[in-house]
Amino acid sequence: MDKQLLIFDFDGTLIDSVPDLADAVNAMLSTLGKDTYPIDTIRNWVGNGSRMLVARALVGKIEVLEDELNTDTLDHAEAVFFTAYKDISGSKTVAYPDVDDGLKQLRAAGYTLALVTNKPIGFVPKILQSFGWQELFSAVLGGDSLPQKKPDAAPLLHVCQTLGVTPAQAIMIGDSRNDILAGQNAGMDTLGLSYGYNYGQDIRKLNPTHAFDDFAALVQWILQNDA
Ligand SMILES: O=C(O)COP(=O)(O)O
Ligand SMILES: [Mg+2]
Repeated sequence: MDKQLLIFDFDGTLIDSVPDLADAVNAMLSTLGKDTYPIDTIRNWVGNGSRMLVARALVGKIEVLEDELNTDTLDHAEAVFFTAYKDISGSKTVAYPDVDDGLKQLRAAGYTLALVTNKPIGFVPKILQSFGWQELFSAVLGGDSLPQKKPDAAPLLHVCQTLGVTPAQAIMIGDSRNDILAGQNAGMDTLGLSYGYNYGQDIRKLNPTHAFDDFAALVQWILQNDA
């Protein structure tokens, strides 16, 4: 394959952040006097950034119809969520097994690593720092870093351009349809991980180049197949 750049998704791929996201969503709902939801429900609302997570929580379902929420309501709820998540973020968030070692192995093997998440960029440095990963990634983009977010190809293409790599020399690695579609839209190979957050659906249905059930298997596959 001869790839140079590995672009990783964050939530559901490297870190299990839903326990903190769910606590922050429920703190927001409580502050607004609304019913809270179980973590297993909230998990299926993660993937399209904080504003969509907040909108889904306000309507209590994954489909948010146009005009269902007015902008002021959403702006206020999002601000309440941001305050809660800023405090909570990191409390229960853990790296998935073998991620720390695996990322370091891939760096040692000569790959450039990048991070492209739909999470607002403001939340990212603190979490990276808590795992000692702040030096690992040569480029980091959040969901609000550009006008477009995954599944749009733009953030992936932006990272390629910044790092002087073609899409054919890059692989997009993630847990969600947004990652696989973004990679496919950018003309990249894609690797899926089955353990994260994909709206309760099997990542293999999106036809990634390959899919894995754990991070160690993904790392081994890259090291063995990309000679
Ligand atoms: O914040 C989200 O909606 C998901 O973030 P991710 O792109 O890192 O999975
Ligand atoms: Mg994800």
